[in-house]
Amino acid sequence: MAFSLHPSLDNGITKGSASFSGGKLRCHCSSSPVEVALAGNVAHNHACGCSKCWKPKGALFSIVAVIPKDQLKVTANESKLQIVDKTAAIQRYACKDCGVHLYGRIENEHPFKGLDFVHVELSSEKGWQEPQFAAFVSSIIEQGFNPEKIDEVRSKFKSIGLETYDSLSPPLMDAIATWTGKRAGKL
Ligand SMILES: N[C@@H](CCC(=O)N[C@@H](CS)C(=O)NCC(=O)O)C(=O)O
Ligand SMILES: [Zn+2]
Ligand SMILES: [Zn+2]
Repeated sequence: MAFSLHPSLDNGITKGSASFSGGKLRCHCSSSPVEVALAGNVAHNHACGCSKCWKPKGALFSIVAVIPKDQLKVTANESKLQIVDKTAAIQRYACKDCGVHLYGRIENEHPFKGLDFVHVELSSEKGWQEPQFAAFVSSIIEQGFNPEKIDEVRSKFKSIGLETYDSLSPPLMDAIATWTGKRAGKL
């Protein structure tokens, strides 16, 4: 394979543990890393091909999951965090020294408000929920991936057991649409 989806996908997926109860995320700085403690396992873990989610060097996809914001606490070197794009729905907090995103938080009215977005590869603990699907696959083309090779990317995901979508998965899109329909008084 001439491309890397992501180091935690390229050689197949390792299943998480139902009894796993959380752990610490650390940025890539060798000294004074930013540390974030998660008091539980994550949910809706998935690959995201969009241009905004943090990806490790050389990877086409981000691996990103959610956790209730009251289960997330910055435990060291918080002063190194800065918001990547204050205008985005998800305020992504990145380490200003190594560029790694430690968490993303939604402050405006939004169906996923109250959930923080995190990358469990930043943890050395084992047992985090494994990726469930691939989202925003076509978005990698916008970032320079050859559109003629996108079927190879979709096939690779299929071969490791993940469905591919160009937005989020149908259950998550339905949840967003339900929220939007209720807010508009249509439901
Ligand atoms: N094609 C766009 C898609 C961006 C996008 O919509 N990302 C999704 C998945 S993370 C999202 O919910 N973004 C909200 C945000 O970034 O605040 C890109 O690659 O930049
Ligand atoms: Zn750092
Ligand atoms: Zn994304």
